[in-house]
Amino acid sequence: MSSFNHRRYQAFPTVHKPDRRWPNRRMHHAPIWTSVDLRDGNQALVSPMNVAQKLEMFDLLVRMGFKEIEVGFPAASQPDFDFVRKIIEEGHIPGDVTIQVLTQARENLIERTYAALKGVERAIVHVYNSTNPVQREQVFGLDKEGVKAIAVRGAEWVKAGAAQFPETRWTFQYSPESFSNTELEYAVDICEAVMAVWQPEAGQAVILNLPATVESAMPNVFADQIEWFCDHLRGREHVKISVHTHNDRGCAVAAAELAVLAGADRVEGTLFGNGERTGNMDILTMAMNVYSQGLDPRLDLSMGSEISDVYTRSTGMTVSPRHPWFGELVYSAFSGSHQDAIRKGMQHRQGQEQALWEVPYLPIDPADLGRSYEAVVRINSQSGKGGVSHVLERDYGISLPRWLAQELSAIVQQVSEQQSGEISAKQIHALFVEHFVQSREDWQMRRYRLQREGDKVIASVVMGSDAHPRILQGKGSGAVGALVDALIQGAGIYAEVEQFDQHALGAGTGARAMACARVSLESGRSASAVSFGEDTTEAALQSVLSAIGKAGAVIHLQQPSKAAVMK
Ligand SMILES: CC(=O)SCCNC(=O)CCNC(=O)[C@H](O)C(C)(C)COP(=O)(O)OP(=O)(O)OC[C@H]1O[C@@H](n2cnc3c(N)ncnc32)[C@H](O)[C@@H]1OP(=O)(O)O
Ligand SMILES: CC(C)C(=O)C(=O)O
Repeated sequence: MSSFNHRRYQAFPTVHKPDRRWPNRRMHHAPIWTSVDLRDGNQALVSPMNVAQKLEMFDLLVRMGFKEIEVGFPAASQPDFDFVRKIIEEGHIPGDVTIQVLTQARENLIERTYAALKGVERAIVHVYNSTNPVQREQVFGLDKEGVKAIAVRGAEWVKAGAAQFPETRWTFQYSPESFSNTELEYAVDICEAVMAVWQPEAGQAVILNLPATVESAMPNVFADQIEWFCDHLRGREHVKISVHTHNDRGCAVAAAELAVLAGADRVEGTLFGNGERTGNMDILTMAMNVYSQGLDPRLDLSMGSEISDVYTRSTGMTVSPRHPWFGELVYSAFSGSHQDAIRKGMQHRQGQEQALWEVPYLPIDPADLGRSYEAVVRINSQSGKGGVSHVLERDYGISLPRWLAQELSAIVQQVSEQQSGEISAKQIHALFVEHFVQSREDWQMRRYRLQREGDKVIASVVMGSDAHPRILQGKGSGAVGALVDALIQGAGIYAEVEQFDQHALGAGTGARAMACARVSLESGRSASAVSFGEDTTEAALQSVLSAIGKAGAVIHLQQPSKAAVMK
Protein backbone atom coordinates (compact mmCIF):
# COMPACT_ATOMS: atom_id res chain seq x y z
CA MET A 1 0.00 0.00 0.00
CA SER A 2 1.28 3.45 -0.88
CA SER A 3 2.67 5.50 2.02
CA PHE A 4 0.94 8.47 0.44
CA ASN A 5 -2.17 7.84 2.47
CA HIS A 6 -4.30 10.68 3.79
CA ARG A 7 -5.94 8.37 6.34
CA ARG A 8 -2.83 8.67 8.51
CA TYR A 9 -3.74 12.29 9.23
CA GLN A 10 -6.65 14.02 10.85
CA ALA A 11 -8.37 17.37 10.62
CA PHE A 12 -7.23 20.01 13.07
CA PRO A 13 -10.00 20.83 15.55
CA THR A 14 -11.61 24.21 15.25
CA VAL A 15 -12.10 26.54 18.20
CA HIS A 16 -15.66 26.94 19.41
CA LYS A 17 -15.93 30.68 19.49
CA PRO A 18 -19.35 32.17 18.75
CA ASP A 19 -18.11 35.57 20.01
CA ARG A 20 -15.26 35.68 17.49
CA ARG A 21 -14.42 39.34 16.80
CA TRP A 22 -11.20 39.42 14.84
CA PRO A 23 -12.78 38.94 11.36
CA ASN A 24 -14.40 42.37 11.65
CA ARG A 25 -11.22 44.17 12.64
CA ARG A 26 -8.52 45.84 10.59
CA MET A 27 -4.97 46.73 11.41
CA HIS A 28 -4.44 50.33 12.42
CA HIS A 29 -0.72 50.26 13.12
CA ALA A 30 2.23 47.95 12.72
CA PRO A 31 2.80 45.48 15.57
CA ILE A 32 6.03 45.44 17.57
CA TRP A 33 8.48 43.54 15.39
CA THR A 34 11.03 41.20 16.90
CA SER A 35 13.66 39.71 14.67
CA VAL A 36 14.67 36.16 15.51
CA ASP A 37 17.08 35.89 12.59
CA LEU A 38 20.09 35.45 14.81
CA ARG A 39 18.45 32.69 16.82
CA ASP A 40 15.61 30.75 15.14
CA GLY A 41 16.90 31.66 11.69
CA ASN A 42 20.44 30.80 12.68
CA GLN A 43 19.64 27.48 14.36
CA ALA A 44 18.09 26.24 11.10
CA LEU A 45 21.12 26.91 8.90
CA VAL A 46 23.34 24.18 7.52
CA SER A 47 26.28 26.28 8.70
CA PRO A 48 25.24 28.57 11.52
CA MET A 49 26.55 32.14 11.29
CA ASN A 50 29.94 32.95 12.68
CA VAL A 51 30.44 36.00 14.87
CA ALA A 52 31.34 38.29 11.94
CA GLN A 53 28.27 37.21 9.97
CA LYS A 54 26.06 37.67 13.02
CA LEU A 55 27.48 41.14 13.51
CA GLU A 56 26.78 42.14 9.92
CA MET A 57 23.21 40.85 10.22
CA PHE A 58 22.74 42.57 13.60
CA ASP A 59 23.95 45.86 12.16
CA LEU A 60 21.50 45.54 9.25
CA LEU A 61 18.59 44.76 11.59
CA VAL A 62 19.44 47.82 13.68
CA ARG A 63 19.61 50.05 10.61
CA MET A 64 16.28 48.68 9.41
CA GLY A 65 14.77 49.91 12.64
CA PHE A 66 14.21 46.75 14.69
CA LYS A 67 13.93 47.66 18.35
CA GLU A 68 13.90 44.09 19.62
CA ILE A 69 16.36 41.54 18.31
CA GLU A 70 16.77 37.99 19.56
CA VAL A 71 20.52 37.64 19.23
CA GLY A 72 21.00 33.99 20.08
CA PHE A 73 20.88 31.10 22.48
CA PRO A 74 24.02 31.97 24.41
CA ALA A 75 23.95 28.88 26.60
CA ALA A 76 23.86 26.60 23.58
CA SER A 77 27.11 27.36 21.82
CA GLN A 78 30.34 29.30 22.24
CA PRO A 79 29.85 31.46 19.12
CA ASP A 80 26.40 32.50 20.41
CA PHE A 81 27.86 33.30 23.84
CA ASP A 82 30.80 35.19 22.31
CA PHE A 83 28.53 37.16 20.06
CA VAL A 84 26.37 38.35 22.94
CA ARG A 85 29.50 39.33 24.91
CA LYS A 86 30.92 41.14 21.90
CA ILE A 87 27.91 43.32 21.19
CA ILE A 88 27.62 44.22 24.87
CA GLU A 89 31.33 44.88 25.51
CA GLU A 90 31.98 46.69 22.23
CA GLY A 91 28.86 48.83 22.53
CA HIS A 92 27.10 47.67 19.36
CA ILE A 93 23.62 47.90 20.92
CA PRO A 94 21.99 51.29 20.30
CA GLY A 95 20.17 52.95 23.19
CA ASP A 96 16.74 52.23 21.72
CA VAL A 97 17.36 48.56 20.89
CA THR A 98 16.70 45.70 23.31
CA ILE A 99 18.41 42.40 22.74
CA GLN A 100 16.67 39.12 23.53
CA VAL A 101 18.19 35.71 24.25
CA LEU A 102 16.60 32.27 24.38
CA THR A 103 17.11 29.54 26.93
CA GLN A 104 15.47 26.26 27.85
CA ALA A 105 13.91 26.10 31.31
CA ARG A 106 17.00 24.49 32.80
CA GLU A 107 18.97 25.98 35.66
CA ASN A 108 22.48 25.58 34.28
CA LEU A 109 21.46 27.03 30.92
CA ILE A 110 19.76 29.98 32.59
CA GLU A 111 22.87 30.67 34.68
CA ARG A 112 25.03 30.65 31.59
CA THR A 113 22.52 32.91 29.85
CA TYR A 114 22.90 35.56 32.57
CA ALA A 115 26.68 35.22 32.39
CA ALA A 116 26.43 36.14 28.71
CA LEU A 117 24.23 39.14 29.49
CA LYS A 118 26.37 40.63 32.26
CA GLY A 119 26.59 44.40 31.95
CA VAL A 120 23.81 44.81 29.37
CA GLU A 121 21.61 47.86 29.83
CA ARG A 122 18.34 46.15 28.85
CA ALA A 123 17.50 42.63 27.75
CA ILE A 124 14.66 40.20 27.26
CA VAL A 125 15.30 36.76 28.74
CA HIS A 126 13.19 34.30 26.82
CA VAL A 127 12.51 30.94 28.40
CA TYR A 128 10.50 28.17 26.79
CA ASN A 129 9.30 24.64 27.15
CA SER A 130 7.06 22.64 24.96
CA THR A 131 3.51 22.15 26.22
CA ASN A 132 1.56 20.13 23.66
CA PRO A 133 0.27 16.63 24.46
CA VAL A 134 2.61 14.83 22.04
CA GLN A 135 5.75 16.40 23.54
CA ARG A 136 4.47 16.11 27.09
CA GLU A 137 4.11 12.41 26.55
CA GLN A 138 6.94 11.58 24.17
CA VAL A 139 9.70 14.07 25.06
CA PHE A 140 9.21 14.86 28.72
CA GLY A 141 7.26 11.78 29.80
CA LEU A 142 5.28 14.06 32.07
CA ASP A 143 1.66 14.94 32.64
CA LYS A 144 0.25 18.46 32.54
CA GLU A 145 1.33 19.26 36.08
CA GLY A 146 4.84 17.95 35.45
CA VAL A 147 5.28 20.13 32.37
CA LYS A 148 3.80 23.11 34.21
CA ALA A 149 6.40 22.56 36.92
CA ILE A 150 9.20 22.83 34.30
CA ALA A 151 7.79 26.20 33.25
CA VAL A 152 7.38 27.44 36.79
CA ARG A 153 10.87 26.37 37.83
CA GLY A 154 12.25 27.98 34.67
CA ALA A 155 10.41 31.21 35.53
CA GLU A 156 11.85 31.12 39.03
CA TRP A 157 15.42 30.62 37.78
CA VAL A 158 14.95 33.45 35.29
CA LYS A 159 13.70 35.73 38.06
CA ALA A 160 16.52 34.74 40.41
CA GLY A 161 19.15 35.21 37.70
CA ALA A 162 17.88 38.69 36.94
CA ALA A 163 17.96 39.62 40.62
CA GLN A 164 21.74 39.24 40.54
CA PHE A 165 21.99 42.10 38.03
CA PRO A 166 19.61 44.79 39.27
CA GLU A 167 21.40 47.44 37.17
CA THR A 168 19.90 45.86 34.01
CA ARG A 169 16.34 46.57 32.95
CA TRP A 170 14.96 43.04 32.44
CA THR A 171 11.96 41.87 30.49
CA PHE A 172 10.94 38.25 30.92
CA GLN A 173 9.45 36.30 28.08
CA TYR A 174 7.82 32.91 28.28
CA SER A 175 6.88 30.72 25.31
CA PRO A 176 4.63 27.71 25.74
CA GLU A 177 6.38 26.16 22.75
CA SER A 178 3.96 24.48 20.33
CA PHE A 179 1.16 26.63 21.77
CA SER A 180 -1.02 26.11 18.71
CA ASN A 181 -0.99 22.35 19.33
CA THR A 182 -1.66 22.74 23.04
CA GLU A 183 -5.08 22.63 24.69
CA LEU A 184 -6.09 26.27 25.12
CA GLU A 185 -7.20 25.93 28.74
CA TYR A 186 -3.85 24.36 29.56
CA ALA A 187 -1.90 27.05 27.69
CA VAL A 188 -3.68 29.70 29.72
CA ASP A 189 -3.11 27.74 32.91
CA ILE A 190 0.64 27.36 32.37
CA CYS A 191 1.08 30.99 31.34
CA GLU A 192 -0.81 32.18 34.41
CA ALA A 193 1.47 29.97 36.54
CA VAL A 194 4.51 31.67 34.99
CA MET A 195 2.92 35.09 35.51
CA ALA A 196 2.33 34.23 39.15
CA VAL A 197 6.13 33.92 39.50
CA TRP A 198 7.03 37.02 37.53
CA GLN A 199 4.17 39.22 38.71
CA PRO A 200 3.70 41.57 35.79
CA GLU A 201 0.91 43.30 37.74
CA ALA A 202 3.62 44.52 40.10
CA GLY A 203 5.57 46.15 37.31
CA GLN A 204 7.79 43.40 35.91
CA ALA A 205 7.76 43.61 32.12
CA VAL A 206 6.49 40.29 30.75
CA ILE A 207 5.91 38.98 27.25
CA LEU A 208 3.91 35.84 26.57
CA ASN A 209 4.96 34.54 23.20
CA LEU A 210 2.53 32.12 21.58
CA PRO A 211 4.17 30.02 18.90
CA ALA A 212 2.80 27.98 16.06
CA THR A 213 6.00 25.99 16.34
CA VAL A 214 4.75 23.68 13.63
CA GLU A 215 1.95 25.23 11.62
CA SER A 216 -0.83 22.65 11.64
CA ALA A 217 -4.05 24.52 10.89
CA MET A 218 -5.51 27.23 8.76
CA PRO A 219 -4.66 30.77 9.90
CA ASN A 220 -8.22 31.49 11.02
CA VAL A 221 -7.87 28.73 13.59
CA PHE A 222 -4.67 30.32 14.92
CA ALA A 223 -6.47 33.68 15.14
CA ASP A 224 -9.27 32.01 17.12
CA GLN A 225 -6.69 30.49 19.45
CA ILE A 226 -5.07 33.88 20.06
CA GLU A 227 -8.38 35.65 20.65
CA TRP A 228 -9.53 32.85 22.96
CA PHE A 229 -6.25 33.01 24.89
CA CYS A 230 -6.45 36.80 25.28
CA ASP A 231 -10.08 36.57 26.39
CA HIS A 232 -9.34 33.99 29.07
CA LEU A 233 -5.93 35.06 30.44
CA ARG A 234 -6.19 36.68 33.84
CA GLY A 235 -4.10 39.86 33.92
CA ARG A 236 -4.02 40.14 30.11
CA GLU A 237 -3.61 43.89 30.48
CA HIS A 238 -0.27 43.45 32.28
CA VAL A 239 1.49 41.45 29.59
CA LYS A 240 2.39 41.83 25.96
CA ILE A 241 1.06 39.07 23.75
CA SER A 242 3.49 38.02 21.07
CA VAL A 243 3.12 35.49 18.26
CA HIS A 244 5.76 33.39 16.62
CA THR A 245 4.48 31.54 13.56
CA HIS A 246 6.13 29.01 11.30
CA ASN A 247 5.39 28.38 7.68
CA ASP A 248 4.77 24.64 7.41
CA ARG A 249 1.51 25.17 5.54
CA GLY A 250 2.75 28.32 3.82
CA CYS A 251 0.52 30.58 5.92
CA ALA A 252 2.89 31.97 8.56
CA VAL A 253 2.37 35.55 7.45
CA ALA A 254 -1.40 35.15 7.20
CA ALA A 255 -1.50 33.55 10.65
CA ALA A 256 0.51 36.41 12.18
CA GLU A 257 -1.65 39.03 10.46
CA LEU A 258 -4.85 37.45 11.70
CA ALA A 259 -3.30 37.01 15.13
CA VAL A 260 -2.71 40.76 15.29
CA LEU A 261 -6.40 41.29 14.53
CA ALA A 262 -7.14 38.80 17.27
CA GLY A 263 -5.19 40.78 19.86
CA ALA A 264 -1.45 40.12 19.50
CA ASP A 265 0.76 43.13 20.20
CA ARG A 266 4.00 41.78 18.90
CA VAL A 267 5.21 39.54 16.11
CA GLU A 268 8.40 37.51 15.92
CA GLY A 269 9.87 36.55 12.59
CA THR A 270 12.84 36.62 10.28
CA LEU A 271 14.01 38.23 7.07
CA PHE A 272 12.74 36.31 4.06
CA GLY A 273 11.23 33.81 6.49
CA ASN A 274 14.45 31.93 7.14
CA GLY A 275 14.01 29.40 9.91
CA GLU A 276 13.27 25.83 10.82
CA ARG A 277 11.92 23.62 7.98
CA THR A 278 9.80 25.87 5.73
CA GLY A 279 10.85 28.79 7.86
CA ASN A 280 9.60 31.39 10.29
CA MET A 281 7.12 34.13 9.58
CA ASP A 282 8.65 36.49 7.03
CA ILE A 283 8.78 39.94 8.62
CA LEU A 284 9.66 41.59 5.34
CA THR A 285 6.49 40.29 3.75
CA MET A 286 4.29 41.19 6.67
CA ALA A 287 5.83 44.64 7.04
CA MET A 288 5.40 45.32 3.33
CA ASN A 289 1.82 44.10 3.56
CA VAL A 290 1.29 46.67 6.30
CA TYR A 291 3.03 49.37 4.23
CA SER A 292 0.95 48.63 1.14
CA GLN A 293 -2.20 49.27 3.20
CA GLY A 294 -1.08 52.84 3.82
CA LEU A 295 0.32 52.22 7.31
CA ASP A 296 3.78 53.06 8.60
CA PRO A 297 5.55 49.68 8.84
CA ARG A 298 8.01 51.12 11.38
CA LEU A 299 10.84 49.43 9.55
CA ASP A 300 12.99 50.91 6.83
CA LEU A 301 12.60 48.53 3.93
CA SER A 302 13.77 50.94 1.26
CA MET A 303 17.23 49.42 1.21
CA GLY A 304 15.78 46.34 -0.51
CA SER A 305 18.86 45.08 -2.30
CA GLU A 306 21.13 45.60 0.71
CA ILE A 307 18.75 43.50 2.81
CA SER A 308 18.97 40.62 0.32
CA ASP A 309 22.75 40.99 0.01
CA VAL A 310 23.41 40.83 3.75
CA TYR A 311 20.88 38.05 4.15
CA THR A 312 22.53 35.98 1.44
CA ARG A 313 26.02 36.60 2.82
CA SER A 314 25.08 35.84 6.42
CA THR A 315 22.86 32.82 5.91
CA GLY A 316 24.10 31.31 2.66
CA MET A 317 20.45 31.18 1.60
CA THR A 318 19.09 32.63 -1.62
CA VAL A 319 16.05 34.80 -2.21
CA SER A 320 13.51 33.28 -4.57
CA PRO A 321 12.92 35.47 -7.63
CA ARG A 322 9.21 35.21 -6.77
CA HIS A 323 9.63 36.14 -3.11
CA PRO A 324 6.83 38.56 -2.12
CA TRP A 325 7.84 42.20 -2.51
CA PHE A 326 11.59 41.58 -2.76
CA GLY A 327 12.12 38.85 -5.38
CA GLU A 328 13.98 39.76 -8.55
CA LEU A 329 10.94 39.08 -10.75
CA VAL A 330 8.14 40.57 -8.70
CA TYR A 331 8.22 43.90 -10.50
CA SER A 332 8.67 42.41 -13.95
CA ALA A 333 5.94 41.81 -16.45
CA PHE A 334 6.52 39.57 -19.44
CA SER A 335 2.98 39.00 -20.59
CA GLY A 336 1.50 41.27 -23.18
CA SER A 337 -1.71 42.30 -21.49
CA HIS A 338 0.09 43.08 -18.21
CA GLN A 339 2.70 45.18 -20.02
CA ASP A 340 0.04 47.04 -21.92
CA ALA A 341 -1.85 47.83 -18.72
CA ILE A 342 1.30 48.86 -16.80
CA ARG A 343 2.35 51.15 -19.64
CA LYS A 344 -1.05 52.80 -19.73
CA GLY A 345 -1.13 53.02 -15.93
CA MET A 346 2.26 54.71 -15.81
CA GLN A 347 1.22 57.16 -18.52
CA HIS A 348 -1.97 57.87 -16.59
CA ARG A 349 0.12 58.86 -13.54
CA GLN A 350 2.13 61.45 -15.41
CA GLY A 351 1.51 64.85 -13.90
CA GLN A 352 -0.23 63.39 -10.85
CA GLU A 353 2.69 61.71 -9.13
CA GLN A 354 1.38 62.58 -5.66
CA ALA A 355 -1.92 60.79 -6.21
CA LEU A 356 -2.65 57.45 -4.54
CA TRP A 357 -0.76 54.64 -6.23
CA GLU A 358 -3.08 52.83 -8.61
CA VAL A 359 -1.20 51.14 -11.41
CA PRO A 360 -2.44 47.83 -12.78
CA TYR A 361 -0.37 44.80 -11.77
CA LEU A 362 1.95 46.84 -9.54
CA PRO A 363 0.68 46.74 -5.94
CA ILE A 364 3.27 49.34 -4.93
CA ASP A 365 5.62 51.71 -6.67
CA PRO A 366 8.75 49.58 -7.26
CA ALA A 367 10.85 52.69 -6.65
CA ASP A 368 9.88 52.46 -2.97
CA LEU A 369 12.17 49.46 -2.68
CA GLY A 370 14.90 50.97 -4.81
CA ARG A 371 13.63 49.09 -7.86
CA SER A 372 13.51 50.89 -11.16
CA TYR A 373 10.72 51.04 -13.68
CA GLU A 374 13.27 49.91 -16.25
CA ALA A 375 13.05 46.36 -15.06
CA VAL A 376 9.26 46.27 -14.97
CA VAL A 377 8.61 45.42 -18.59
CA ARG A 378 10.64 42.56 -19.98
CA ILE A 379 10.09 40.88 -23.28
CA ASN A 380 9.72 37.24 -24.22
CA SER A 381 7.37 35.25 -26.43
CA GLN A 382 4.44 36.10 -24.14
CA SER A 383 4.84 39.83 -24.73
CA GLY A 384 2.76 41.97 -27.01
CA LYS A 385 3.09 45.20 -28.88
CA GLY A 386 2.57 47.26 -25.73
CA GLY A 387 5.67 45.84 -24.10
CA VAL A 388 7.80 46.12 -27.20
CA SER A 389 6.75 49.74 -27.68
CA HIS A 390 7.37 50.47 -24.01
CA VAL A 391 10.92 49.13 -24.16
CA LEU A 392 11.80 51.10 -27.32
CA GLU A 393 10.26 54.23 -25.88
CA ARG A 394 11.89 53.80 -22.47
CA ASP A 395 15.38 52.92 -23.61
CA TYR A 396 15.64 54.62 -27.01
CA GLY A 397 13.08 57.43 -26.93
CA ILE A 398 11.35 55.90 -29.98
CA SER A 399 7.52 55.87 -30.03
CA LEU A 400 6.03 53.64 -32.65
CA PRO A 401 2.58 54.02 -34.15
CA ARG A 402 0.27 51.18 -33.20
CA TRP A 403 0.36 49.47 -36.64
CA LEU A 404 4.17 49.43 -36.70
CA ALA A 405 4.43 48.26 -33.07
CA GLN A 406 2.26 45.33 -34.13
CA GLU A 407 4.63 44.46 -36.98
CA LEU A 408 7.74 44.75 -34.82
CA SER A 409 6.11 42.79 -32.02
CA ALA A 410 5.42 39.87 -34.40
CA ILE A 411 9.10 39.81 -35.40
CA VAL A 412 10.24 40.01 -31.76
CA GLN A 413 7.90 37.22 -30.78
CA GLN A 414 9.21 34.98 -33.55
CA VAL A 415 12.83 35.56 -32.52
CA SER A 416 11.97 35.07 -28.87
CA GLU A 417 10.27 31.77 -29.66
CA GLN A 418 13.32 30.67 -31.64
CA GLN A 419 15.72 31.50 -28.84
CA SER A 420 13.19 30.39 -26.14
CA GLY A 421 13.86 33.18 -23.76
CA GLU A 422 13.96 36.81 -22.90
CA ILE A 423 14.84 39.39 -25.52
CA SER A 424 16.86 42.38 -24.35
CA ALA A 425 16.04 45.98 -25.18
CA LYS A 426 19.23 46.06 -27.25
CA GLN A 427 18.06 43.09 -29.32
CA ILE A 428 14.65 44.67 -29.83
CA HIS A 429 16.28 47.85 -31.05
CA ALA A 430 18.58 45.87 -33.36
CA LEU A 431 15.56 44.04 -34.83
CA PHE A 432 13.77 47.34 -35.31
CA VAL A 433 16.76 48.83 -37.16
CA GLU A 434 17.33 45.71 -39.26
CA HIS A 435 13.71 45.30 -40.33
CA PHE A 436 12.55 48.88 -40.65
CA VAL A 437 15.30 51.47 -40.57
CA GLN A 438 17.99 50.04 -42.80
CA SER A 439 17.40 51.03 -46.40
CA ARG A 440 18.84 49.79 -49.68
CA GLU A 441 21.46 52.16 -51.08
CA ASP A 442 19.62 52.60 -54.40
CA TRP A 443 16.60 53.84 -52.43
CA GLN A 444 18.53 56.39 -50.41
CA MET A 445 17.42 59.97 -50.92
CA ARG A 446 20.37 62.32 -51.41
CA ARG A 447 18.61 65.65 -51.69
CA TYR A 448 15.14 66.99 -52.16
CA ARG A 449 13.49 70.26 -53.03
CA LEU A 450 9.88 71.29 -52.67
CA GLN A 451 8.23 74.11 -54.54
CA ARG A 452 4.73 75.35 -54.17
CA GLU A 453 2.61 75.87 -57.30
CA GLY A 454 -0.85 77.11 -56.38
CA ASP A 455 -2.31 74.54 -54.02
CA LYS A 456 0.10 71.85 -55.27
CA VAL A 457 3.56 70.85 -54.17
CA ILE A 458 6.25 69.92 -56.70
CA ALA A 459 8.85 67.56 -55.26
CA SER A 460 12.26 67.04 -56.84
CA VAL A 461 14.14 64.17 -55.29
CA VAL A 462 17.64 62.92 -56.01
CA MET A 463 18.23 59.35 -54.95
CA GLY A 464 20.61 56.46 -55.45
CA SER A 465 24.35 56.43 -54.86
CA ASP A 466 26.48 59.56 -55.29
CA ALA A 467 28.13 57.89 -58.28
CA HIS A 468 24.76 57.15 -59.94
CA PRO A 469 22.28 59.73 -58.80
CA ARG A 470 18.71 59.47 -60.04
CA ILE A 471 16.17 62.23 -60.13
CA LEU A 472 12.44 62.09 -59.78
CA GLN A 473 9.94 64.88 -60.03
CA GLY A 474 6.24 64.89 -59.33
CA LYS A 475 3.28 66.89 -58.14
CA GLY A 476 0.83 66.33 -55.35
CA SER A 477 -1.15 67.94 -52.60
CA GLY A 478 1.70 67.34 -50.15
CA ALA A 479 5.32 66.19 -50.18
CA VAL A 480 4.47 62.48 -49.91
CA GLY A 481 1.80 62.75 -52.64
CA ALA A 482 4.27 64.55 -54.91
CA LEU A 483 6.84 61.81 -54.34
CA VAL A 484 4.32 59.07 -55.16
CA ASP A 485 3.48 60.94 -58.34
CA ALA A 486 7.20 61.32 -59.14
CA LEU A 487 7.63 57.56 -58.88
CA ILE A 488 4.78 57.00 -61.31
CA GLN A 489 6.02 59.65 -63.73
CA GLY A 490 9.72 58.86 -63.60
CA ALA A 491 9.84 55.14 -62.89
CA GLY A 492 6.43 53.68 -63.59
CA ILE A 493 6.13 52.54 -60.01
CA TYR A 494 2.62 52.62 -58.66
CA ALA A 495 2.79 52.72 -54.87
CA GLU A 496 -0.01 53.26 -52.42
CA VAL A 497 0.84 54.66 -48.99
CA GLU A 498 -1.32 52.59 -46.65
CA GLN A 499 -0.06 53.93 -43.34
CA PHE A 500 1.91 56.99 -42.55
CA ASP A 501 2.95 58.67 -39.30
CA GLN A 502 5.55 61.25 -38.54
CA HIS A 503 6.59 63.21 -35.51
CA ALA A 504 9.35 65.35 -34.12
CA LEU A 505 11.74 63.56 -31.76
CA GLY A 506 12.91 64.54 -28.32
CA ALA A 507 16.49 65.26 -27.41
CA GLY A 508 18.86 62.32 -27.17
CA THR A 509 17.61 60.40 -30.19
CA GLY A 510 20.25 61.81 -32.58
CA ALA A 511 17.65 63.02 -35.09
CA ARG A 512 14.96 65.64 -35.15
CA ALA A 513 12.17 63.74 -36.81
CA MET A 514 10.92 60.25 -37.43
CA ALA A 515 8.54 59.02 -40.09
CA CYS A 516 6.99 55.60 -40.55
CA ALA A 517 5.41 54.47 -43.79
CA ARG A 518 3.70 51.38 -45.03
CA VAL A 519 3.32 51.08 -48.79
CA SER A 520 1.91 48.51 -51.15
CA LEU A 521 2.86 48.04 -54.78
CA GLU A 522 0.83 47.02 -57.81
CA SER A 523 2.38 43.57 -57.50
CA GLY A 524 0.54 43.21 -54.17
CA ARG A 525 3.75 43.29 -52.19
CA SER A 526 3.96 45.66 -49.30
CA ALA A 527 6.51 46.75 -46.71
CA SER A 528 7.03 49.19 -43.89
CA ALA A 529 9.98 51.40 -43.18
CA VAL A 530 11.09 54.02 -40.72
CA SER A 531 13.33 56.94 -41.38
CA PHE A 532 14.97 59.46 -39.11
CA GLY A 533 15.86 62.84 -40.51
CA GLU A 534 16.88 66.39 -39.85
CA ASP A 535 13.33 67.50 -40.53
CA THR A 536 9.95 65.84 -40.86
CA THR A 537 9.83 66.18 -44.68
CA GLU A 538 13.19 64.52 -45.15
CA ALA A 539 12.15 61.69 -42.80
CA ALA A 540 8.76 61.37 -44.54
CA LEU A 541 10.14 61.12 -48.09
CA GLN A 542 12.87 58.69 -47.10
CA SER A 543 10.46 56.45 -45.19
CA VAL A 544 8.26 56.11 -48.31
CA LEU A 545 11.26 55.43 -50.55
CA SER A 546 12.69 52.87 -48.11
CA ALA A 547 9.35 51.09 -47.84
CA ILE A 548 9.01 50.93 -51.63
CA GLY A 549 12.55 49.58 -51.87
CA LYS A 550 11.80 46.97 -49.23
CA ALA A 551 8.63 45.95 -51.04
CA GLY A 552 10.91 45.01 -53.94
CA ALA A 553 10.29 47.73 -56.48
CA VAL A 554 12.96 47.98 -59.18
CA ILE A 555 13.90 51.41 -60.37
CA HIS A 556 15.20 52.15 -63.84
CA LEU A 557 15.62 55.86 -64.26
CA GLN A 558 17.30 57.94 -66.88
CA GLN A 559 20.47 59.78 -65.78
CA PRO A 560 19.44 63.22 -64.62
CA SER A 561 20.51 66.20 -66.59
CA LYS A 562 23.02 68.49 -64.93
CA ALA A 563 20.42 71.20 -64.63
CA ALA A 564 18.03 68.86 -62.88
CA VAL A 565 20.48 67.84 -60.19
CA MET A 566 19.99 70.18 -57.34
CA LYS A 567 22.85 71.81 -55.52
C1 LIG B 1 11.18 25.47 18.78
C2 LIG B 1 12.54 25.98 19.02
O1 LIG B 1 13.09 26.47 18.11
S1 LIG B 1 13.21 25.83 20.51
C3 LIG B 1 14.87 26.26 20.36
C4 LIG B 1 15.64 25.13 19.85
N1 LIG B 1 16.98 25.54 19.64
C5 LIG B 1 17.98 24.75 19.97
O2 LIG B 1 17.78 23.68 20.50
C6 LIG B 1 19.33 25.20 19.60
C7 LIG B 1 20.28 25.15 20.73
N2 LIG B 1 20.19 23.97 21.53
C8 LIG B 1 21.30 23.23 21.87
O3 LIG B 1 22.39 23.48 21.38
C9 LIG B 1 21.10 22.15 22.86
O4 LIG B 1 19.79 21.70 22.85
C10 LIG B 1 21.49 22.64 24.30
C11 LIG B 1 22.97 22.93 24.33
C12 LIG B 1 20.69 23.86 24.66
C13 LIG B 1 21.13 21.56 25.28
O5 LIG B 1 21.73 20.39 24.89
P1 LIG B 1 21.60 19.03 25.73
O6 LIG B 1 21.66 19.30 27.14
O7 LIG B 1 22.54 18.11 25.15
O8 LIG B 1 20.17 18.48 25.51
P2 LIG B 1 19.02 18.52 24.47
O9 LIG B 1 18.79 19.75 23.78
O10 LIG B 1 19.14 17.31 23.67
O11 LIG B 1 17.91 18.50 25.56
C14 LIG B 1 17.22 17.43 25.87
C15 LIG B 1 16.85 17.47 27.32
O12 LIG B 1 16.37 18.74 27.70
C16 LIG B 1 14.97 18.66 27.97
N3 LIG B 1 14.41 19.85 27.41
C17 LIG B 1 14.24 20.14 26.12
N4 LIG B 1 13.73 21.35 26.01
C18 LIG B 1 13.61 21.83 27.23
C19 LIG B 1 13.14 23.03 27.73
N5 LIG B 1 12.72 23.99 26.90
N6 LIG B 1 13.13 23.24 29.03
C20 LIG B 1 13.56 22.28 29.86
N7 LIG B 1 14.00 21.11 29.45
C21 LIG B 1 14.04 20.89 28.13
C22 LIG B 1 14.54 17.41 27.26
O13 LIG B 1 13.40 16.87 27.82
C23 LIG B 1 15.72 16.52 27.48
O14 LIG B 1 15.72 16.04 28.77
P3 LIG B 1 16.39 14.61 29.16
O15 LIG B 1 17.85 14.79 28.92
O16 LIG B 1 16.02 14.48 30.56
O17 LIG B 1 15.77 13.63 28.26
C1 LIG C 1 11.22 29.04 21.26
C2 LIG C 1 10.00 29.13 20.47
C3 LIG C 1 9.43 30.49 20.48
C4 LIG C 1 10.23 28.76 19.07
O1 LIG C 1 11.21 29.06 18.45
C5 LIG C 1 9.15 28.06 18.38
O2 LIG C 1 8.22 27.62 19.04
O3 LIG C 1 9.21 27.91 17.16
